[in-house]
Parts: sequence; structure tokens; C-alpha cells
Amino acid sequence: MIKVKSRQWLLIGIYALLNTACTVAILYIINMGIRGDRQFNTGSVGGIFFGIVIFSYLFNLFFQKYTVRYSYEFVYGTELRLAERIQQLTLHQQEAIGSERIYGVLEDLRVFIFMAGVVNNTLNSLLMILVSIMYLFYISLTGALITLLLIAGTALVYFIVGKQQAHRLNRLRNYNERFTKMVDDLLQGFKEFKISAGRRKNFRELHLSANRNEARELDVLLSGNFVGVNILSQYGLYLVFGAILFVFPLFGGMQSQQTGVFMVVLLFMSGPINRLISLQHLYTRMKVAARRVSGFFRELDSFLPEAPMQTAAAGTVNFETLEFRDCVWQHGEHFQLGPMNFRITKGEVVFIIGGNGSGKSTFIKLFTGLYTPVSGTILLNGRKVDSNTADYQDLLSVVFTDNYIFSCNYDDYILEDNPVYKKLLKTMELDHVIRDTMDESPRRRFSQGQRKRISLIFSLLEQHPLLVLDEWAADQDPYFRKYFYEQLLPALKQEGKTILAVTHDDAYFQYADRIVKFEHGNIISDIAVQEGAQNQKILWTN
Ligand SMILES: Nc1ncnc2c1ncn2[C@@H]1O[C@H](COP(=O)(O)OP(=O)(O)OP(=O)(O)O)[C@@H](O)[C@H]1O
Repeated sequence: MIKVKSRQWLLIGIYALLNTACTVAILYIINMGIRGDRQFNTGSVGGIFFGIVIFSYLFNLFFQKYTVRYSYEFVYGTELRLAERIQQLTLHQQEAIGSERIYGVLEDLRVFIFMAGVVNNTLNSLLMILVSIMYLFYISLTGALITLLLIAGTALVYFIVGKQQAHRLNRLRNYNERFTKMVDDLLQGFKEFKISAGRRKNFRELHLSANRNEARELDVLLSGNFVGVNILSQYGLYLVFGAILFVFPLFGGMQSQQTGVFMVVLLFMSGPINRLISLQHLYTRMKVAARRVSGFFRELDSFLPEAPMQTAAAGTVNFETLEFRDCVWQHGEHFQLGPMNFRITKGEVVFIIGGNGSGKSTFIKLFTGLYTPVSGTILLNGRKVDSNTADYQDLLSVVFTDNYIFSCNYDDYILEDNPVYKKLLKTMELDHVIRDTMDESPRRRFSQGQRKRISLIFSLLEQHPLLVLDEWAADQDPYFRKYFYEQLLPALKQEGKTILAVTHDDAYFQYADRIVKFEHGNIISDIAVQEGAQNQKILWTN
């Protein structure tokens, strides 16, 4: 997931070498100074000392700022890449993934903010340990081997414990993902919880508490294990001291002066070792996060559709007819739409009707290219096209049943001082509710019927030839519903719009040119409404 380029490896290598050289030189000069070495009491050594300190400071500053930038670019860049990939998914794929996984990945990503600190501390500590060990070998081969053996043993314990910890951490992340879904329920279903004490109790006691209790225990266990291993390594270091002080002399050991220097070096080493140990939980968290994030991206990659074919009339689509031939869509094994044939011609008003669950909304998603047919062909102006292309979708404006109003304007039209927008506010009888043309004015809380009217206004501002409405009038009051069917739809038709509308309003069926009826995922009738029928109510029968 994190790719380090050869240029970056080179920079890390140069940094590691130079930084170690500087640190060794600084410590060497201090050591000599402490020992009161005469030759170091000269101005030139002082100059060298301050020179190295300033150079080392500036060099570290540069490198650490570089790694900080790299970490943040990685986190923020991956967030952008994630949003881009999600937008590339089909609706069906997005429905399959679920929002909690996406929130989970965003949370996983945040741990990489600490990447710069982890890399810098790890590099510095490892180098200091390496230099110290080399020095230990210089003082005493056997003593250094014992120390190395104990360090290797500790590293092995860490490796084994780290593996178990990673497994537990992964389970913890799964609990937290489920928790995100519950928070979603808590907020989205606030009203439903508020009106039922039993539901609230069950949510808290059977679901939320169980989830949080198990997650807490896992977290306690994880942190406890990390603390345990940290303490173990600290005491392991005391054991090395003990071995050098008490056991080693029994076998001939080192001379007392050597032992003193050896202990000083060991004490010096304990700093970087403890630093590495304290970073252990971050290593594990990053490892788990990296695995989860890259696994998620692999899943998204496997979803990515093949590059869509260009539409026949790319860029210059002039809508005349749209035809679905033998098209099929399946919701898993539960529901199949089609094989169905459907055609709509410029200027037509077609009503889609049928019982609940007959497949009307599924058809709308197929018609708008949100679902691509598993078989069959789509013909635009008589030429075969893919429906999941921008060219195709630029033909359409849609208001879904569960319409969503964005928190700001992501469209190409401008609302402010737009005379068409002003006129549409009047037409939809919203001018007394939305009194100005500010962009944020239509984005506050409205009634369901008002939200639908705002969405219809936005759809009309897109100025696309085909208007698709899924049960748009269902939330309108009787007066406005009548106005919609009797005046608005005919006016839009007159303007040249082609309209496909899902409806249950049988009182207004006469305002369509054609009525297409769905049953069990199939079109069972496609009937043209007789000319002049507008003056009489059509009674729809099976
Ligand atoms: N995302 C989905 N995943 C699985 N099954 C689905 C999905 N969406 C719809 N279905 C199923 O497909 C069938 C048709 O649903 P659809 O929403 O198209 O019906 P509809 O005719 O619009 O009904 P209504 O009038 O109630 O809105 C139903 O059985 C529904 O359970």
C-alpha cells in the first residue's frame, strides 16, 4: 500500500548514515570532554562540536519535515483516492459494500498520520543500537554476544506477541465497524427509538452493550499485552546488567574498567531500545490498518468496471429514441427484472405503474444507467450504447423517491440571481419559502413534499432532454398533485421534455401518452392513452 521509491530509499540511507555519524561524533566529543582529555579543550574542537550540532539539527529538521509531508500526503491522498474509487463503483457494488466499511477504512487511515514519527524514531533508535552493539563488540566479544542474544530473544517474543496482537486488533476493528453501523441506527432511527422504550432497551442491552463490552475487553487485553511485553523487555535489560555484573565475572568476565564502559554503553542503548518498544503498538496498528486498507482497495479494484464503450453519439447526443431490447437485471436470486422490451420517443410522457415490489424502481435504475443490464441491448437513436457512460447520463435528470439534497451545489448551473431558478421557485410555489437565490437557502430542513419540489427544480435546471420521476407526486398535497399532472407535466411536454414517471395516481393516468404496467419484474402491458382522454378519467383495470 505504501510504496517507497528508490529516490526515497536513497534519502533514508543518506540520512541514516549522516545522522549516525553526527550522533557518534557528538557523543564522542562529549565523552572526551567528560574524561577531561586535554587535547579537546581547544577552540577548534568546540567549533567542530557546534558545527556538527547545527548541521545535525538542520539535517534532521529537513528529513523529519520531509517524512511529515510524506505521511500527510499519503493519508490525504488516499482519502481522495478512496472517494474517487467509490464514485467509480456502480450502485449495485456500493449497495453491497455498505457505509460502515468505508467509515472503518477512513478511521484506519488516520493511524498513518503518526508514520513520520514512527519512521524517524525507528531509524534513529535502530542506528543507535547498531553503533552501540558495534562498540560493545569492541569492548568484549562474549559480553556483546550475550547482549545480542537477549536482544534477539526479546525481538522474537515481540514478533510472536505482535502476530497475536494483530489478529486481536483486526477483531477489534470489526467490532468498531459494527459499532459505526449502530451509531448510524442511533441517529437515523432516532425517532423510531424515541417512541419505543422497549426498542431502546433492546438496542442498548442486547446490541450496543454487547458490542462495546466485547470491544472494551479486547482493547484492555491488547493494551495489557503491550504493557506486559514492554515491562518484560525493561526487566530483560536489567537481567543483562545482572549477568554482566554478577554472572560474567564468575567465568573470567571483563576487567572492572571494561565492565564500567560496557555498562555505560548498555545504559545508553536502553534509551533507543525503550523507544522501539514503546512504538510497538503503533507498528501493530499500522500493520493491521495497512492490511485492511489495501484489502479494501483490492476489493474496490476487483469491482471496477471495464472501460465503458463510447456511446455512438459521444458528445453530441441529440435524443430521439431510447430502446431497451431483451434487457435483464437481477437482484441476486431474489428478483429478476425482464427480459423486457421498452421504447420511449422524444416528447412522450410515459407513466410506469404496478404493485409494490413489481420492479418499477429497479427499472428506473436500469433506465438511468445506475444498473447495467446483465443481458440485452440498449439503443439510443437506433445505435447500441452503454448506459453507464457520462454521455448517456447527460441525457437524463432524475428525482428518486428517496431524493437527496446536497449540502452545496455540485452542479454546473448557478442559483444566485438565476432568472430561470426564480421562475421555477414561483412555479413550484416555493417562492414564499425560499425568498432569495442564495446557494444555501434551499439546503435547510424542509417538508418531504417541499424537498421533492426543490429536487425537481434542480433537475429542470440541468436542462437535460429526459426527465425521470420516481413517485414524485406521492408526497404532494392534493392541490399541488392536481396542478402537477394537469398543468406542469403538459407544460414540460410542450417545452419538448420527454418524461418517464413512476406513479400510483390512477386519477391522473389520462395525462400520460402511454402507460406501462409492471408485474413480478415483467412489463405486462404497454398501452397508448387515446387522444382526448385527458378530458376523461381512465379507470385502470388488470
Ligand atoms: N438493492 C436491492 N437488493 C436486493 N433486492 C432489491 C433491491 N432493490 C429492490 N429489491 C427487490 O426487488 C424487487 C422490486 O423492487 P422495486 O423497488 O423495484 O419495486 P417497486 O415496484 O418500485 O415497488 P414500490 O412500489 O413498493 O416502490 C423487490 O422484491 C425488492 O425487494
